[in-house]
Amino acid sequence: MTILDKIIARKQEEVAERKALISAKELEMKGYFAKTTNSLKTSLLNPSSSGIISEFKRKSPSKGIINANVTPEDVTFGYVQAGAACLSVLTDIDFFGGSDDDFLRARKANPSIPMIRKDFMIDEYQIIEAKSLGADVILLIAANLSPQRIKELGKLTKDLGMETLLEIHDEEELNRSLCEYIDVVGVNNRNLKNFSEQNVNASLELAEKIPANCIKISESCISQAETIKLLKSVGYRGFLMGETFMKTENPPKALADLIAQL
Ligand SMILES: O=P(O)(O)OC[C@@H](O)[C@@H](O)c1c[nH]c2ccccc12
Repeated sequence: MTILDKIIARKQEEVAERKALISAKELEMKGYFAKTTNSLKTSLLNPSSSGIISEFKRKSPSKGIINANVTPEDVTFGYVQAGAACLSVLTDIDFFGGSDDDFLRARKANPSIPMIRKDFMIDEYQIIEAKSLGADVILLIAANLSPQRIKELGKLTKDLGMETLLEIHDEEELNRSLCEYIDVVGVNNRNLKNFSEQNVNASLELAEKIPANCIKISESCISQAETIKLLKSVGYRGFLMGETFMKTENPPKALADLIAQL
């Protein structure tokens, strides 16, 4: 059983528990459901954008606790001040130490920047939930979704006015998963099946295989300005980074220092 299999097995139980507590119909009456969304695509296409998608991440299966001393509002507000193009907030509880509350606190502190609800989406219910939390972008991970499910979840995401980020790790996942409901393609440099990689080779290898009309971003294992420059030179517009910032005492300062070197 891979780590991803374990995460998905637990996610199925979690979604069933959540559905029993509050119905999808009730979610539609709640929170930010009626809020208009902020576009990630528009943000990344802006020539003056840093392209950096800054993540609030407390822990991970591979690293354990990354930072236990910061609040989502301070970190995400600081990220935006420092020049983040977009925010990503983990809501997975069991493996990443996140929560819906983290997302809501970040949303409240930053009403008008695009925000990704970072979780393992397997069910329509979670998309409706994301909308009620005020999410702008939904992550769909090809490694754990069939092409049919990507279409179904992608269509609901679009119907609710949000954007989709399709996460792939190799060419096979790309070819089977790309469909009309995808807004941005993200290459995850880290293999979610074993959390092994520590470099951006996956992004470099896939750059020319992703259709030129797709907006592409590179995810995970990025720490240096030089790497971002290299990824830009092969066509990436976005850079999803968590640990590099979160492992420091002052994540927004780490982002500001990086942007100064770009
Ligand atoms: O902390 P890093 O190596 O900078 O990675 C951030 C982000 O890419 C990573 O958290 C991530 C990418 N895809 C995911 C899917 C689920 C959970 C987490 C992730």
